[in-house]
This record gives sequence, structure tokens and C-alpha cells, in this order.
Amino acid sequence: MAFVGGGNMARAIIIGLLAKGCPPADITVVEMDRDRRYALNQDFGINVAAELPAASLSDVIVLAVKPQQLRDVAIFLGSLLSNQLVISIAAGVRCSDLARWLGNYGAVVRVMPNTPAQVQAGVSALYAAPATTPEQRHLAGQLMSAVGGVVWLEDEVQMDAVTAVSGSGPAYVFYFLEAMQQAGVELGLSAEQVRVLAMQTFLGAAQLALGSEHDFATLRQQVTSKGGTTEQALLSMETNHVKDSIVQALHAAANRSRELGDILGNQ
Ligand SMILES: NC(=O)C1=CN([C@@H]2O[C@H](COP(=O)(O)OP(=O)(O)OC[C@H]3O[C@@H](n4cnc5c(N)ncnc54)[C@H](O)[C@@H]3O)[C@@H](O)[C@H]2O)C=CC1
Ligand SMILES: O=C(O)[C@@H]1CCC=N1
Repeated sequence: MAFVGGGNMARAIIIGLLAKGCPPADITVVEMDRDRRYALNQDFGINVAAELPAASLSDVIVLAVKPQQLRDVAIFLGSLLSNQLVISIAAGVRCSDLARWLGNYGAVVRVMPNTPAQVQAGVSALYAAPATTPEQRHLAGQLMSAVGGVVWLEDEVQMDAVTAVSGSGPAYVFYFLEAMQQAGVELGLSAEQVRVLAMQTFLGAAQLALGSEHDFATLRQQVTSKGGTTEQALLSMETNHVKDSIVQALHAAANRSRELGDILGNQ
């Protein structure tokens, strides 16, 4: 398989694939930045190249450049395609626009992964363009399930919501962890102590929810003793409209995904 663009997200998927046992020789990355290219080769022993034709030798080509860089890449790549599956992980960009840029090439699957792919704990949503074959859909699902969970979408419009929830999601978790670390330090713990406490709390809570039949609200109530400490924390969050802010933030992310699709699709 080949990746076009060897930045943060491609790197995360590649690390996950290698840890899963994918041979380094099976991965090629086309990366235009010389330092990044060199680092990818040094760190992982994978094939690297500066020019797009190297990617067209692969059966699966994952487009992992920024959404704003995708059109130029696709226009060039289109003339090099024969029968490959093209996967795009770019936020916002719709399958129909990508297929058009590729020269009306329909074997396109749109994927929204996230960076925990690096530790095979990612989650990806996939949407296959109508012209893809069952084998191509299977291949895309296989690739992404090597680095985490997979959810297929019937309606591409849902990709904006997925991007807001799980694509950007790890950043919200880290933001919350940063806040917990700041507070923990202010309250007298060392940064390292809070790091462990906060991380394990997130992991443990997610694992608890995963194995539970209860909804999130019930699990929250199970922590919240009447007249206790959690009640005060949650009261403070309610007073400060924390939940509303988070809801608004996800709407802003989904809006941006839609907007990127509109702007870039009009080019
Ligand atoms: N970072 C994340 O958590 C996620 C990112 N995505 C999507 O993944 C894509 C990549 O995002 P990041 O990895 O964060 O960006 P990034 O900026 O770290 O990586 C993009 C890479 O593409 C390279 N590049 C640009 N034009 C190129 C060309 N013509 N040929 C070869 N290489 C080229 C750049 O040098 C850079 O290394 C974006 O479209 C983004 O929407 C999707 C899900 C999550
Ligand atoms: O921030 C972004 O645009 C990309 C897409 C989802 C996560 N990172």
C-alpha cells in the first residue's frame, strides 16, 4: 500500500500497521518534505519517495495530505491510475469531488480515522463511493480494522458528524487531560502523579462504559454521592455551561467539515 502525505495521521496508521505485523517493505510513503521522508525511512524502514508515480505501483493508495492539498494531488494521480483502490482520509472532501479530480475514477473510499490508530485503538468511519466493488470495500475495511474499530456509513453526510466526534475527538480528551493536570498540580500533586491518575481515570471510565449496559448519565450518577465531592464539581461545570460548550464545539467542528467540503468541492 502507499500513502501520499506522511504527516501525523499517516504516521499514526503506519505505526499501527507495523505493530500489527505488516512488513515495512509493503508500505511506501510519498512525502514531499525531505526531513519527514528521511525520518519515515529511518524510523520504520518503509519505502519512501518524493514523487507521486511511486504511489501508483501499489494496490491501495491512501491520500493523507491536508484537504486543501488534495485536489492538486488527485489531478496528478488520476492519470497514473489503472485499477487501484483510492482511500482518502481528508476531512470534508466528498467522494464525488475526489472522483472528479481523479478524472472520473470511482474506486474511492472515504475514511475518517483518528490518531489512536497508532496503538491499534483507533476508530474509523468508512463510506464507499457507489462505484466501488465489494472486494474494494472489504480491502478498505481490512486495512482500517488492523488499527482499530470500523464503522461503515450508508450516508456520506454523516461523515461531518463523525469527524466532529471521533476524528477530532482525541484532541478534546487531551484538552480535558491538560485541564485535569493543571488542577491536580494546583492542588499539590506532581505533574507526573496527575498524568498517571488522569490517564488511568479516562481509560478506566471508557472501559467501564464499554462493558456496561448503563448509559453515560447513569454511570456518572454512580460516581456522584449526595452531598459529596463529585456533586460540587458537576455543579460547577453546569454553572459554567461546560456541557453546552462541548456540544457547541462539536457543532463547530462538523460545520467546518461541511464548509471544507463546500469550498473545496467548488474548485
Ligand atoms: N491529524 C489527525 O488527527 C487526523 C487527520 N485527518 C486528515 O488527514 C490528513 C492529513 O492530516 P495530518 O497528518 O494531520 O497533516 P500533516 O500536515 O501532518 O500531513 C500532511 C503531509 O502531507 C505532505 N504533503 C503535502 N502535499 C504533498 C504532496 N503533493 N505530495 C506528497 N506529500 C505531500 C506534507 O508535507 C505533510 O507531511 C488531513 O486531510 C486531515 O484532514 C483525518 C483524521 C484525523
Ligand atoms: O483537525 C482536522 O481538521 C483533522 C480532521 C480530524 C482531526 N484532525
